Amino acid sequence: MMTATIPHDLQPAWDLAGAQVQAKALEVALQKRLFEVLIEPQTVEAIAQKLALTSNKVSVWLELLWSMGYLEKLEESHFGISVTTQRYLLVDATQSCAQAVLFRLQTLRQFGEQFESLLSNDATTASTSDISPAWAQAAKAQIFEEQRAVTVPALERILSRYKALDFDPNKPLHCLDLGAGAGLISITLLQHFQNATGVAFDFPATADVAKQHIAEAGLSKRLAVQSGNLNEDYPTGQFDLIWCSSVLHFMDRPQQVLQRIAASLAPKGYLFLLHAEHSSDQQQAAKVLPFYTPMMMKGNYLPQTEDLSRQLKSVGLQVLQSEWLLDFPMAPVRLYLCQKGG
Ligand SMILES: C[S@@+](CC[C@H](N)C(=O)[O-])C[C@H]1O[C@@H](n2cnc3c(N)ncnc32)[C@H](O)[C@@H]1O
Repeated sequence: MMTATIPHDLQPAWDLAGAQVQAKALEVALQKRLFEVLIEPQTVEAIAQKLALTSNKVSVWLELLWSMGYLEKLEESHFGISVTTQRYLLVDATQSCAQAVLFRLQTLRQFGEQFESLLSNDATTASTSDISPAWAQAAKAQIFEEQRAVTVPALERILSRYKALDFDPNKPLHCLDLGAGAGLISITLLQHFQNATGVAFDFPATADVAKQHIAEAGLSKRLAVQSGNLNEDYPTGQFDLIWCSSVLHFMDRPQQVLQRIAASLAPKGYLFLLHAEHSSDQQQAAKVLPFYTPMMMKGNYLPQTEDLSRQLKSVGLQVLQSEWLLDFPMAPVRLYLCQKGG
């Protein structure tokens, strides 16, 4: 008998339709704290009873979550949680992204619902003063979780790969984290460079969130917080290392911010610039565009291929290295490691 081994060309379209059901199943699991219920493996009947749901429907829901890799089937008809769920989706896990995943599921679904109306109206981004409280809230919730579980481990891998950066170990190093969010990136930089001082910069209310994390890490003496609106203000000081990730998307004039970054770098100083880009490679673009289309439709900036390397050169920075990083929150980013001339 002949069996078909190659999926039909329409399979990706069917997968998309099915993904809507998968997304809802995960969203409801997070809202109902299903994974907490399953820390101790349970039967379908016990789960249904604990959540006050109908057991034959719960059984279908659990099978779907099992097929998605979030649950495991154990002996004697018990369901338990998978390793990924245990690590990232329990609310109290040390690397929990439960709030962040729920946030992403909900906001991208809401965007999907507005898609058609956005195509025919001229709505652009809300003014920066309007969105500033939302950023502070994000820094307490999804940015904090994603920095802790995803960005900080990625930063540690980057730092171990670029050990050769020629910093004089006897000379104090001054670092800047521009658009610091929850502040965990600057905290990690200062823990890595033991002789460093630094500045974390963000909107005032977001900077307060970072300040609290910096105090909890015992770094308040070495790591200062400055705040303002980056469309108008810029941190004071001259820096040996500047980190700027996923910030230019929100700037009115990204090129002007790059100019200010270049001006505030010390001679021979390094810039780590990390942003999602619209790649000319179709497969790479497919990994980025679903997550950035909502922002672009609201007037935000997504750099095109070569945009940033051109702009970095035009502000006098040398691009030493550029590479795609796949281990960043939500979508790949392109890292540009740059240096200012001596
Ligand atoms: C997507 S988050 C990235 C946070 C952090 N860099 C990271 O990679 O985890 C963007 C950050 O830029 C900050 N931001 C956006 N627009 C800003 C503005 N006009 N002035 C100051 N900060 C701004 C937000 O408050 C937020 O913390």
